[in-house]
Parts: sequence; C-alpha cells; structure tokens
Amino acid sequence: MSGTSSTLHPPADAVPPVRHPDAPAPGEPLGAHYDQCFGCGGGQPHGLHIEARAGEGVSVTAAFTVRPVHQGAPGLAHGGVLATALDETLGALSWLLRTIAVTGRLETDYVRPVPVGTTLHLEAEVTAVAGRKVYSTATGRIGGPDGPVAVRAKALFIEVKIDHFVDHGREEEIQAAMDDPDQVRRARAFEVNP
Ligand SMILES: CCCCCCCC/C=C\CCCCCCCC(=O)SCCNC(=O)CCNC(=O)[C@H](O)C(C)(C)COP(=O)(O)OP(=O)(O)OC[C@H]1O[C@@H](n2cnc3c(N)ncnc32)[C@H](O)[C@@H]1OP(=O)(O)O
Repeated sequence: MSGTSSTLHPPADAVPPVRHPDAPAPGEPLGAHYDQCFGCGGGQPHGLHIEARAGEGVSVTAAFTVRPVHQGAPGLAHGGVLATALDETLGALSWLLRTIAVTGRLETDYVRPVPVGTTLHLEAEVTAVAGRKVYSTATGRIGGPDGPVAVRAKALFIEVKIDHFVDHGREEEIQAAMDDPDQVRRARAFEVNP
C-alpha cells in the first residue's frame, strides 16, 4: 500500500471540478502547450512527445512511448522520466479547466518496471478544486489502455497567471514565446476563466 501525504487530500471546502464550457470535446487532441516543452513539445528531440486528448468530465488520456534516450537501468525507463509523463498528463488537465496551473506537489508510485519500447497509456483526472488548488490523480498502464498499472500519481497543482512565466522564465525564451503569435494564442486559451 502506498503512502499518501495529507497535503494531497482536498480540504473540507474543496468542490468538484467543473469542465469549462469551451473545453475541447472528448477525444479531441489537446496539442502541445509549448513547442520546447520536454513533456509535450515537438521541438525537443529527446522529449517525451506526449500527445494528450480530452476525456469525459475533467479528464485526459495520453500516450508516451519509452525510447532508448529515456533509460535509467538497462532497457528500462528512468523513474524521473515516468514522473515527467505523469506530470505532463496531469498538466494537460488545465486545458479542460481553462486555467493555467503548475505542479506544487507530485507523489508517484512505481508499481511495475517499464521497458524501453513500451507505450505507457496514461489517464488523469481532476478530483477536487479549492480556490487556486487543483487536486488530481493519474495512472500509467502498460500492455494496452486496460493493462496493468505501472505508475500512478497524486498531485496538487496551483493556479497561476501568465505573469508567473514572464516573471520567472529566462528572458530569451520568454521573448521568443511572446514573439510567436501561435504561442501567445495557446497561452491565452488557458486564461479565459471568468
Ligand atoms: C505570452 C507567452 C508567455 C509564456 C506562455 C507559457 C504558456 C504556458 C502554459 C501552460 C504551462 C503549463 C506547464 C505544465 C508543465 C507540467 C507541469 C509542471 O511541471 S509545472 C513546473 C513545476 N512546478 C513549478 O515550477 C512550480 C514552482 N512553485 C511555484 O512557483 C510556487 O511555489 C507556486 C506558484 C506553486 C505557489 O506559490 P504562490 O506564492 O503563488 O502561492 P502559495 O501561497 O505559496 O500557495 C498557494 C496554496 O497552495 C499551497 N501549496 C503550494 N505549494 C504546495 C506544496 N508543494 N504542497 C502543498 N501545498 C502547497 C499553499 O499552502 C497554499 O495553500 P492555501 O491557499 O494557504 O491553503
């Protein structure tokens, strides 16, 4: 049985998550939030290239195929890479809430080794929201979408404004992102919550 941290239990005033009315329809691909993202960006040769799709309610599905550059032990995925896959899938839930959120806490259980060449079938859902705090869970299965669980996570994401990235990101990447109309459009798509 895995341990759980009390900071990952929603507080008494938490409410069920609400799917944003303009959220992508179930089955729709969500696309990368940033081309240079190690989790989902097409511009990172060694990245995970995770492709997430909207699910029902406030949930997403995603797939990640482990490549040789993702090894920890010989022939097996690195645990940090698997945590990245979970983190990225959980991060994609922002598309359904239409808020921008960053990981505050991520608790990962490694249940089965994941060999190179394996496709990890990921699912994530928001379980509760309390103010800026978004509580969520994710699983990664091997051998098919209904296969055994190899990894799972509980997370607390914290809602932030775009300023979070502008204030903290390195100047050259922020400037390049701001100069890219497509990137600005994607960032704004998150930020329409009333
Ligand atoms: C125009 C172009 C511009 C660019 C466009 C970019 C578009 C991007 C679009 C989308 C990006 C999405 C990217 C997803 C990628 C996958 C997800 C990741 O890997 S994200 C990276 C890893 N995470 C971090 O780097 C966070 C680092 N941490 C922080 O920055 C701060 O700690 C932050 C924002 C998380 C919180 O800081 P505070 O000052 O805003 O807020 P406080 O008051 O500290 O916390 C708020 C509440 O949350 C709790 N909290 C915060 N951290 C906690 C923790 N670790 N554990 C438990 N509770 C925590 C606190 O106790 C507080 O709770 P109470 O309101 O008092 O009940």
